[in-house]
Amino acid sequence: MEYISTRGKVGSIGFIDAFMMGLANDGGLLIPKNIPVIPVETLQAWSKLSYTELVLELFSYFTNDEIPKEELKQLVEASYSTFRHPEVTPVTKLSDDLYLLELFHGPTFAFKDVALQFMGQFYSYVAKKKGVRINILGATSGDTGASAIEGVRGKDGIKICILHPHGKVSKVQELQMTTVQDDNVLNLSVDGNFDDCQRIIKELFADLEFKSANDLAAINSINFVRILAQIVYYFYAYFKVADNIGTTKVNFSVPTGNFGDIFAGYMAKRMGLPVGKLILATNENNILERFIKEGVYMPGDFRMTYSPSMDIQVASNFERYLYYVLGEDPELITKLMEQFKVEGEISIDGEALAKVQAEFAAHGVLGAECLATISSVKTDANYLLDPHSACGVAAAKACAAPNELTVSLATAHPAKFNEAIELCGIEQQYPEQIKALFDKEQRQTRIAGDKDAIAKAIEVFYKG
Ligand SMILES: N[C@@H](CCOP(=O)(O)O)C(=O)O
Repeated sequence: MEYISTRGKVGSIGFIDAFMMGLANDGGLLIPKNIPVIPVETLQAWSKLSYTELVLELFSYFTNDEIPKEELKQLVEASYSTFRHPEVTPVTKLSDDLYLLELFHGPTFAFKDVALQFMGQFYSYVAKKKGVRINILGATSGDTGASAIEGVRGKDGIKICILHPHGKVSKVQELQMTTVQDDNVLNLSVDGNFDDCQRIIKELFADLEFKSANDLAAINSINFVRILAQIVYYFYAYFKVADNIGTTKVNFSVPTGNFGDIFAGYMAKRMGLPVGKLILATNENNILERFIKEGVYMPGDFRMTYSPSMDIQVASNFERYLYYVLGEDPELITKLMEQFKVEGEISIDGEALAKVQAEFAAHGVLGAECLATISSVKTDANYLLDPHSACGVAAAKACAAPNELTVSLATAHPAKFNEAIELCGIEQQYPEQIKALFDKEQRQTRIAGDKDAIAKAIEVFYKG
């Protein structure tokens, strides 16, 4: 498999080079040159595999044997040995036609661990194999940061700097990031919102001189390996709930901010997994819902919500989807992304919009509906959802037709978001690992949302 950029100016590169490049050097996003289609017989064989076996089979279509088989196996096994559930991402039944895919059994209690535990191992492997320094730079609205830090804390040859929006992540998310004392970790608490953090890191990655002088590497879902690792659990969940592998259709409802997780579902569908609807769940920051319903991609006013990880207006991975839905035309994507930068809007209509609407359904879940869903699922099924997962369930209920089988992604553990849970009048028990965070000392640097100030701070950290 070779990798190309959505903007057409990065030639075909290999798997490890794509991993190390992160954001494509032409400012676009890397994607596989072809999407492999998995035959039905292979799907049937895969349905009997354990989670780690499935990872290895699926990765083999993308990694070009650049990592010797036995070494990849060790990396994958080490990555998922940190999960608290033997199935890694188990599926649980909520009602006759609605299932939850529990993605929060990793070390930081959020779905991000599924990819970032692997990426931490993989960065460490590359650092040793190639003898290179790796300086990770990432932006987070709360979950990615903690998970990425956990994946590489204390690892030789790797430093990590994470930008989070000051005061706009949950208390537990903040503690998970800022109580880590390893010297290879820097947390910058940025005045602004997540979109500011993401814009700044993308500008720094796009400055190729700065990128190369500082050996920058990406852990956000601009890095295709994030998407790849997340594709696996769509297959795994499908195998758990489908009666007839290869013919039964299953919808997936996905709480979405940066469009990465649902884009992994889109890739799974393109790879031949019989996915029905991809249901996109947003909160009040509903740029993606408006795009799917009206074809207009234009940021609205930023809102703080009960589901802070989804408080995002400009979704990174949207460019990858746009590339596919508009006929894989890199010149058109370059033009549209330039236009978005200048005018702040992209619109599609006609056939393209019809195509989007055939692939996706969308539902924006406002605060009251989110809390009502947490309460009703707790009462009816004795299951405590976190506010992001509640958006997924609410969207599944709004968009799936009766008798359609739907898997809703439970993306985080409720203990990460007690602010919303206690508003529902529910008292929850924290897992020990989360309880312990409240007694630890925090380390973070408050900084203006200014690219130059941030560039200076990270340069000092990486060179120190
Ligand atoms: N929701 C994310 C935002 C960053 O998204 P990513 O897909 O690029 O990691 C978070 O919790 O940080």
